[in-house]
Amino acid sequence: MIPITLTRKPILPGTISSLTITNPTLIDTITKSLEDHTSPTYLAAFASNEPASSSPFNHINAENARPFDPNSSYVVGSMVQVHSIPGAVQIGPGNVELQDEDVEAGGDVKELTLLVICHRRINLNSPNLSTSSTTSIPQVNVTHWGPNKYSPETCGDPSTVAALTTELLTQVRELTIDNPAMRESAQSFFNKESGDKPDVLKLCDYLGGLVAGAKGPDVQAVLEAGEASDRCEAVLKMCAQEIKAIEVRREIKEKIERSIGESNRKFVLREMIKEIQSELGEGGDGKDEYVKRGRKELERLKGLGKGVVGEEAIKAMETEIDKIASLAPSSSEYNVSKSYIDTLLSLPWGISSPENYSIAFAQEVLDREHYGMEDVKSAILEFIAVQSLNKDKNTEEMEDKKGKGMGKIICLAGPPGVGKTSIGKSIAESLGREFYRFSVGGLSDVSEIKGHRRTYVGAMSGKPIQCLKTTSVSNPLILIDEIDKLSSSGHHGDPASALLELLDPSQNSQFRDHYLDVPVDMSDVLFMCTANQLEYIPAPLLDRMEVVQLSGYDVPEKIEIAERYLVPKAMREAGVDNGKVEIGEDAIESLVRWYCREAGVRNLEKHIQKITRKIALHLVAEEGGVELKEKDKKKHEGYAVTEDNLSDYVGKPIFTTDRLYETPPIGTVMGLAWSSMGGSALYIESQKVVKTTEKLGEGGGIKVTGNLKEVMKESVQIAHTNARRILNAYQSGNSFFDDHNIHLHVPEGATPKDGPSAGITMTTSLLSLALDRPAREDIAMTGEISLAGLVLRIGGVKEKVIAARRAGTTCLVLPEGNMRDWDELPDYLKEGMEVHFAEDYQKVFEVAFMEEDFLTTE
Ligand SMILES: Nc1ncnc2c1ncn2[C@@H]1O[C@H](COP(=O)(O)OP(=O)(O)OP(=O)(O)O)[C@@H](O)[C@H]1O
Repeated sequence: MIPITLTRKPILPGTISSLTITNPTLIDTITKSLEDHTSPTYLAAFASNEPASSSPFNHINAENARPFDPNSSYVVGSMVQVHSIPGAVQIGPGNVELQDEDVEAGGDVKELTLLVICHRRINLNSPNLSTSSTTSIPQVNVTHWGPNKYSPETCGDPSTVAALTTELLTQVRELTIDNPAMRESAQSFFNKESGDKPDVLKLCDYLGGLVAGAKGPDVQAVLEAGEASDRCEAVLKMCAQEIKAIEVRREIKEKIERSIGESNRKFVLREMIKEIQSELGEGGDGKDEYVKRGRKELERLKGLGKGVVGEEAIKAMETEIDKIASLAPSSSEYNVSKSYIDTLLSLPWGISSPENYSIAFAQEVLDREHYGMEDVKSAILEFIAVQSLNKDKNTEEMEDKKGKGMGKIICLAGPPGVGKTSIGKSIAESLGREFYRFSVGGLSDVSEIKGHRRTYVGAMSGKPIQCLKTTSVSNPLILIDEIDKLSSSGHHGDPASALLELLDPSQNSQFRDHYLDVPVDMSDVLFMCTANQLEYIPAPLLDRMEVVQLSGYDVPEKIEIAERYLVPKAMREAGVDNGKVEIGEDAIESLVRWYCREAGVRNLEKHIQKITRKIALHLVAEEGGVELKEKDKKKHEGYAVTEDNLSDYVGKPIFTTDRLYETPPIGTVMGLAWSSMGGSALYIESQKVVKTTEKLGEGGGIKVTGNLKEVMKESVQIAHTNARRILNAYQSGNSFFDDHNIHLHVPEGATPKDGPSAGITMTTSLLSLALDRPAREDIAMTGEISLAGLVLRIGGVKEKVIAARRAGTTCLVLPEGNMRDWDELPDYLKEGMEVHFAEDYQKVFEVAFMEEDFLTTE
């Protein structure tokens, strides 16, 4: 038996292994033994007890057997028989003849690979080794172990062994689950070992050989274990380690497969996108195609002629397109440049909508949707007339003016709901221009108008440029809504100044948006603004505007608007315009008088819509035979809305009367107020404050209530001073104001009030108190009073007259400065009204107290 030292791990009985030998002496010895064809060649294989190299590539190293070295080998080994040499011809029982390629030119074999079958365990007996006569390979003396077969006498407790056997079988299943080759090998092992449960000792050895990743010392432990239970434990330990390693390998494999799967998926999707893009003519990753298209578009713009696209714009586009050509599509800069170019290219350079020069058409459009508003309509017709007369002139001066707006910006000012915004839309239609509206109410950021600088993340252009993009024409009508609500907090610049640049005809042909940073011609755009209160429009802006004041509507006007526009529109929208439904004039008048008193018609429109919706519900319920709830049920026959059944649709009236007193008491006079919501009657009440220990000459104070703001409070003081002076002039001995403290109140204390226009009313109220005489009971008055007693002009005459008529007044005192406003009022408002114009307070006194030339009375 030729002894060898196995460099990796021991060979277990019952297993077949391959051995590779490179040591020439050992090769020589084995070859010689193999050439002796009479008996098989046996080897005594002892594993090396030196620690194996930790290199993971160790097993790639060819040699796994070398000449026997007793000092570095375990004493328990195995007897193996050389079965065959792969690639060699089998000659005798286990012996072979070498092929030429295994033999070097000089006749020496360089590497020998043997297939060996392990028969049994052996122990190394003699430490003294004798060397054979022919080779330097030492001979060894060994003891063979008994048969590798289980017997209860020698192998311990059978129940423990049975349990261990079951466990081993489980391990075999685990180990072979993912490995078909191993499963096949296990199958043939079990076929050979007849019976359900194979011999436990053989099973241990088989499993020990099956575990590919087992370490040398662990296999040696199996080899040295004689007891069945010891051997089982050693094998189970090996199996447990192997199963753990298999799990780790499986996890890694799954992870790799998943990541490969994901990247494969992405790759396939990208390829598909490319394919779709090329089908759509967008090509490749889009960049080349984009650059090509950009350049083509640029050439087109250059060809539009001088002045259509500014030089700066052309240069900026060229630079950006060149830049984009050198950038990766995935870079953030690429996208920034792309959206910049897109914005520039999407502007309507040289494109404008054909304008309408027909006055007849414009008139028809304007009248179709809006009642009244004559001032606005005339301004538009004048504009069209000027445009039409100049359209064919080609002089330089006209070239400059052609299509450049109206010179001034029209600003529609008036209370809410009088149709400012909606007439804007009709104006655009009548002029044949696109309409774009944006509200600047509460706007405090200048970038909303001028855009952000391109250095900001998510930067974009301002509203005017967006308007050009959206409308795709360079001559739209832009309505800037709520210009009086522009915020001036100034954290982000001053939006009013930006608007100034935009609206100024001498500047806006070179409007420079921060985002685009190239001049854009906005001079073809027609700007209009709307506002509720002119006082709040920044002065420089107001200076550039032509204000068209729209006053609120009175009762007849509202009825007309409702009948001609709002009712038909609401019926159309609700789908009840089938001829069956009718909203009577008395119902509309009732709505206007007792439900909707504000200056505009928005609230009236809402009420009418409420009625038509309810009728729609009744119609549908009736058709479908549905029983409605009590609240929604129709309480009358047919579908005619009248004054009597109006409350079924819109509930009880909100207003009853404006008149607080049929006959105002002493110290109470009716004034007239006006706000953006319209006009209203406003009583001024005065009372003397009675003190328990009243002493003459200790008064003179005045207490004010009624939620009055600064200007109105000052007005009280002025009125008090005037009343003292006038009383003194009228009745020089009357010391009423010196003797009494006075309380002046303006009812409806919850509503804040401001403005100087109640000056003459307050004075009259105080004088009525002092003279202990009531003012004329049917009088209402409005006017500011100066310290010297002059009566100054006030605003909102129309609204105030409407309110006065509503409150049943027949005598009106107005400042002389408002005579023109009165003259312009429609006749039906003036009818039956006795009006007096006062230049100073004397006139007011004469009318209120029905006293001719009062200063000469005493
Ligand atoms: N003279 C009118 N003729 C026909 N309809 C009108 C008239 N005035 C107002 N309306 C209608 O009243 C409604 C409200 O008008 P719009 O929204 O234009 O008011 P506004 O003056 O712009 O109000 P705000 O100041 O609150 O913006 C619209 O449906 C409009 O059609």
